[in-house]
Amino acid sequence: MSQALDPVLQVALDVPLPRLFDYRGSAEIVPGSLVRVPFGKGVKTGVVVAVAAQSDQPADKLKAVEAVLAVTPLPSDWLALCEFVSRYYQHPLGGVMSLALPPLLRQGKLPRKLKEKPAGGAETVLPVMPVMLDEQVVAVAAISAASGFAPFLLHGITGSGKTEVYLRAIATVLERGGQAMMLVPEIALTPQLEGRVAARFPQARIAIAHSGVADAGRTRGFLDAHAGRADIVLGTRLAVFMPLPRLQLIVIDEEHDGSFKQQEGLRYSARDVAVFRAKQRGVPIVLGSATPSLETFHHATSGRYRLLELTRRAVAEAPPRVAVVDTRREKLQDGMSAALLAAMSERLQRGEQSLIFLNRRGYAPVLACPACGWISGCRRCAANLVVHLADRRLRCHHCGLEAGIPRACPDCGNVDIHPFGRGTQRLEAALSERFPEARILRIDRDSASTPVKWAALLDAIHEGSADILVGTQMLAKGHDFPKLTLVGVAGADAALFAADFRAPERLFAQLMQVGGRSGRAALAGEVLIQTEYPSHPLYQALIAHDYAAFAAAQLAEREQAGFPPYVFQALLRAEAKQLDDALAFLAAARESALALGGSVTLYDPVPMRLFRKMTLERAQLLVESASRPALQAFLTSWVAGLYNQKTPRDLRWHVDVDPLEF
Ligand SMILES: Nc1ncnc2c1ncn2[C@@H]1O[C@H](COP(=O)(O)OP(=O)(O)OP(=O)(O)O)[C@@H](O)[C@H]1O
Ligand SMILES: [Zn+2]
Repeated sequence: MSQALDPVLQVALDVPLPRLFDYRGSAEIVPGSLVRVPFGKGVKTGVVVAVAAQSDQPADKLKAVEAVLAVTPLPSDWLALCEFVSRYYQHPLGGVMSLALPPLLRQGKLPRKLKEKPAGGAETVLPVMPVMLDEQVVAVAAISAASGFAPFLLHGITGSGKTEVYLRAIATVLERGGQAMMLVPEIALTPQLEGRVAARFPQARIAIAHSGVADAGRTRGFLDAHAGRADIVLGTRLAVFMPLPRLQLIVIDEEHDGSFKQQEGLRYSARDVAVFRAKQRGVPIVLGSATPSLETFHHATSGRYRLLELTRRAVAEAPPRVAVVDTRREKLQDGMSAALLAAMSERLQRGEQSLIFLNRRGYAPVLACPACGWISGCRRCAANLVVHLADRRLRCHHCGLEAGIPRACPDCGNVDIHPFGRGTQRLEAALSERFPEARILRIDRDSASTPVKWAALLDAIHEGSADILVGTQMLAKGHDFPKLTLVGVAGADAALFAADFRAPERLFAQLMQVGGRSGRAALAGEVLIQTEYPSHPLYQALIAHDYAAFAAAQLAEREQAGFPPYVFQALLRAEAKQLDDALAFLAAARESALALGGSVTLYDPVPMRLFRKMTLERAQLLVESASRPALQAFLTSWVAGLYNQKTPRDLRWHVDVDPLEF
């Protein structure tokens, strides 16, 4: 009898179902508590979302909570944040919470206690702070004077001192006793930035949160933030979920960066979630970039966000000179023009560094037999195996499949098979033949495969023990290399005509970023872009350093063509062993959508561009609306119904709201 009076706990568990689970609890368990509960044959960790007087289930069917974790219950704004993300991205709440929790808490464990060491210490040296430029002063003042929810776009050219603005704004927040959260892209979270923040705030406690931090450390950081002990949270997209009782400021550096969007499981945009969070908590948020996403720029020009601009470089006199090299009438040598090679020789003679940007790792994108037409395809994906000569392997960049490099064509036996195309390894090899005296470093995800290797490469560049850098976009962001005065772009034209409507936006941002690495110190910088389309407006905008003109032209095109940010999109994707199964599921989903009505446009199900991955066939269905609320309302009722749609056993589906990849 007495058991019936025990409160019923509604618990979010990480299972792929859009519902909560009821358990019998006790009076001291409140919403936000972490609990261990029996589930199926095992035990799961979950978050108590609500406490109710009774359950829809018969009282004797309810199981009891096994244990409560010794963690202060998560606050209601954290629960509300997860609920928003669950609703907006159409993802079960338990899955959202599981992702939002740090690794150990997710498993129902606690980190071992560390001996408390006081933050800072007597020997701390006061950081040297530069005298601010006028535009920086204006920006910091505007951010610090803001009260309540206030979104800012800090649009500053590369090297204009955006980071300095963030640090000053954070300093104000700390003086007022607040907490600040700063998110950076996956790749730019270098020890450099961590060091810079730590050096600036020697008295502050900083919680670092990214995938490179060990489970226990991340969990401790989360608990420090939650308890209000951490003053600054610095991390990648997953840090957006850190509970912060005294939150007063959010900073998103390089807000345009694609790594803020998670591309698997819960497909959320940490930038967009951060904007929601700023609104929810009534605090300012600063989105910073030299090349803002068109979505954000559109908000800034339409007055929803306040635009702050930094138009001058903080240290160097002027941004680098950008020029195009017309390669239409020239026979390139290993993919390089005479002009680029001459510019590199000059740098070598002067003891300066050059960076050649080629956004394709490996030796060559494919191995092929000219006799029979065989190419090195991946047997699991609709993609080619990339030639990696450094360790003599063929490798699929989508599924990781590896194979040795065959001596002869596997189909016809021809021994004269060739790598086609060019990646960073091939460029590196060609350059070391051409400049045998030069010290060449290749920087891509293969050479910088671990944080330790990456840090060693960065050190080598800083010490000046490299003359020529060959690198992918890994090198593009957030680095200051004082001796780097030349950036060469080996070839980027393909993106001008890609099917993806966001390709030009990405290319512009990449080239602006990578170009911005040159001439950041006392030496003047130069950027040479090899192209067969020298008069293309995108390159012309780069030459003129005119982001605004480029953005305006792109936005006009998008509006004309009906692309985001003028429409809102969601994708329903399905994958199965048979393409027909995936397409049939989507066709049925489309039927149920038509029956629902609503002001959305439904396209036909189509195979994805990468239509096979890991032996699964993949297809998708695009839904669009000019109204975000209309799209949201439609998705909510549609997706709820999809859980009841009958599917073949091997079929998996998911929804991607505001998709970046098609
Ligand atoms: N007011 C200033 N006076 C002198 N130096 C400054 C000033 N502001 C910033 N700097 C220096 O200029 C360099 C570039 O600044 P910062 O890294 O903040 O620029 P950024 O805009 O974030 O660059 P990017 O986006 O290109 O990485 C740094 O070395 C920084 O210490
Ligand atoms: Zn593959």
